[in-house]
Amino acid sequence: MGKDVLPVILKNLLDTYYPIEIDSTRSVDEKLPLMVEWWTRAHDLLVEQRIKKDLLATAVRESEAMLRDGYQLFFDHLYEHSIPLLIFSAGIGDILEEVIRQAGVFHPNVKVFSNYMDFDESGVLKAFKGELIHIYNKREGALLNTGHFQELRTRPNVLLLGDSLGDLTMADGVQDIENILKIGFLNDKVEERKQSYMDSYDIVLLKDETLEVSNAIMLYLTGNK
Ligand SMILES: Nc1ccn([C@@H]2O[C@H](COP(=O)(O)O)[C@@H](O)[C@H]2O)c(=O)n1
Repeated sequence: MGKDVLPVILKNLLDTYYPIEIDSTRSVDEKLPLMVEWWTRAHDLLVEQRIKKDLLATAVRESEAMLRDGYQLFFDHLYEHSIPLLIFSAGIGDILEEVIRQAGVFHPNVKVFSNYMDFDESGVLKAFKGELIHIYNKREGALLNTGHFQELRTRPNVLLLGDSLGDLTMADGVQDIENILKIGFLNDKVEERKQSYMDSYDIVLLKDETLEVSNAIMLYLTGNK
């Protein structure tokens, strides 16, 4: 397969499975195997392509991947206040880390839980490490990684930002939570899904691609109104 074909096939997979992901008429049980199928097919394709580790930085630089508007204040402020920032992504950790690094905000307080690529000794992708993380098993991922949550034992207050209903359990690995404020970003099929988001999140932002509201809350909570 030529390298130009890969983005086309990945886009086809997105066009096939994303409508299923956001289909509110289907149950999680119905969607789950299809989501696993999507992730598995995409990961297998990337492995087949023998992706080279040293090309990732250039690929990210030349891509349109970006963090939400307002990311600089969000990341910098949390770092300056020594507040841990845990990111659970069902995407690819190596890519996400590179995006954050190139944006200049991969501070030491940032920890990413995601699907990580496994490269052979010559730097060619041979597999993905560990258990697959998809949108419906972030809770399991969080609970398996409770070791990483130890430093959070003295931090009973959590601000959770998510864009799917599967994101609601991301903080389940944090012990002794006293307060949790859940902010949900809803961008697609808004009318259909609004009620379920409003039932589950404390604040629901409709078609808001920015961190403006989250930043305002963060500044308020840290006494920097
Ligand atoms: N092969 C895949 C699998 C999933 N996606 C999309 O990524 C989203 C998960 O990312 P988070 O950082 O929000 O966990 C998921 O909702 C899928 O839409 C993809 O693009 N390709």
